[in-house]
Amino acid sequence: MAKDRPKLVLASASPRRLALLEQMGVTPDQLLPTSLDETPRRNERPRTLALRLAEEKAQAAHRMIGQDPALKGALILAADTVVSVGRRILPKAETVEEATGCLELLSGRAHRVSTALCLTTVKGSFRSRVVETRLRFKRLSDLEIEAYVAAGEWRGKAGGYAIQGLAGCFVAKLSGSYGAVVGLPLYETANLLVGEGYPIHKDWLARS
Ligand SMILES: Cc1cn([C@H]2C[C@H](O)[C@@H](COP(=O)(O)OP(=O)(O)OP(=O)(O)O)O2)c(=O)[nH]c1=O
Repeated sequence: MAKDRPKLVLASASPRRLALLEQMGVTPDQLLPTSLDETPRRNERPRTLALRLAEEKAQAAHRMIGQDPALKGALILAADTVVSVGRRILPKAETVEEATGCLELLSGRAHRVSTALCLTTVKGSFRSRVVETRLRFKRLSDLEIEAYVAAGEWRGKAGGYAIQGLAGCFVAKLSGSYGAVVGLPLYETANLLVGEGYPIHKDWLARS
């Protein structure tokens, strides 16, 4: 592990985000889940919502860390993923009805996944990015929707599906970042970290 790098706090409860960071060879020094009201504002666009929530999560973690001397100089990374069809924002499915409604809407249609990142320094300055990925699902039969919903992988997922699981079979086309759909775009995350003085490649060298 490189000693000349700042500490990193991942402001997330998502095991997928942690796994994607670890795929990049990055292990956060601390996990700090935040809990926010994620209700979209009236007429809020999907990418604006994702950006606002990623920034709010980073700011909430920043407040929680406060003056903790152990995290002096730490970077705080937060993200948010929003699924939309046109300007319609789909919920993070929590019920069978919501999941079924999402899948009926996504069936045979193009949709968009907007994932925003926010990297904050303890001093409070921050940098953000939004990555948009376009997808098209195959037309789903009633049986496919019923079986997918019964399998339960949709719970807590934006748009009522998880591409990294069974729903990968529904994706006829993807243009953008697979990682961003799962929760963290690797290319943009690496760029933000390196740009803020977190040299991820030095840890790769230490693996040899
Ligand atoms: C579309 C899609 C979303 N998701 C997940 C990513 C996110 O975890 C979740 C969207 O909700 P988010 O609010 O972005 O994230 P979260 O509440 O799970 O975690 P945290 O805010 O603590 O970081 O949906 C998948 O895992 N696979 C997919 O294919």
